Amino acid sequence: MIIHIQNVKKRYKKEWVLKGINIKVEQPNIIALVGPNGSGKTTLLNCMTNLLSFHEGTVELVGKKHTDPSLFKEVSFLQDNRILYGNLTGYDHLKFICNVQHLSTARITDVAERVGMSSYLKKRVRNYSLGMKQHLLLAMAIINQPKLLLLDEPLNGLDPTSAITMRNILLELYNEGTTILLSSHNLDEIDRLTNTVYFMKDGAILKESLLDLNMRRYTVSVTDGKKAKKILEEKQIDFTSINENQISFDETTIDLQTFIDYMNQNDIQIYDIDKQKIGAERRYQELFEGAK
Ligand SMILES: Nc1ncnc2c1ncn2[C@@H]1O[C@H](COP(=O)(O)OP(=O)(O)OP(=O)(O)O)[C@@H](O)[C@H]1O
Repeated sequence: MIIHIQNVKKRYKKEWVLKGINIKVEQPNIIALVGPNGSGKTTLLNCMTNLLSFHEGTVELVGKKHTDPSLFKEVSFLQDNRILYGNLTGYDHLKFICNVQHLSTARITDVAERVGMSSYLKKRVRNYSLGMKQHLLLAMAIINQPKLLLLDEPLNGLDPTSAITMRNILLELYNEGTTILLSSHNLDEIDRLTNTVYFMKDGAILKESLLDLNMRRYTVSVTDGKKAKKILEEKQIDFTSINENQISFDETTIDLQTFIDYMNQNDIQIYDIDKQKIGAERRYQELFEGAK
């Protein structure tokens, strides 16, 4: 098992911030951790990587207990840029990792090129922009070609070009067999990266959602909403009543043509059809903002 988290609970003083987290990842995948500020994403990643202790539960990464000292060879964690040293260059940081992990320093040039930081590799980090630091953190996390890559807000501070580079690298790594777990507030990027999303709220996984990236939701306005809803109820089709004459439904519950046929057969006119993609943003709104 690549990630096996069982009933992890953590509190700061008396406040429980992780309330029994369970996550199982058996196949290489890209998984996003999404939730409002303070929902516990960073705490969970820190517990997984043994930077924080927790009170109950177990964590196994790539088949080993999370405290196993040999894990750093197979599992990398991209944290925030406070771990960087301003007086050292990007090259120094990467060399340090190569030394600790007994990797050839020949990898440094390659990884710098891969993340697009060759031109400032030898500059001191205190002169780096936020995005440049993010590139260095990524290079540090992938130089050992990890089996599992954990990233806390990797898209922070990246301009659109850098965000695209980051996304492409993550997709390449995934295609090479790396499993990626990232926390992010960028729902658009998540839609482009993955369809496996764990939504967190108040220290709990609210929902594990497999977003079907092509799935649509229709919102339809009809002349006789009452009658239309009755028909759908009789046929046991799931729908949401938006208002008196508006209904919405996912295309997995009923395809649009069948819906239109039902309405035609019952002399109900349709005067508007709105089609929406059900991506991470839509799911987020439904879960956290009460949108229907
Ligand atoms: N060192 C700490 N001491 C006490 N409480 C903490 C500490 N670190 C985090 N918390 C609390 O734990 C909860 C979860 O915080 P965490 O940083 O894990 O959330 P997050 O989902 O990563 O948030 P964000 O999206 O803002 O990064 C919050 O209520 C926060 O106030």
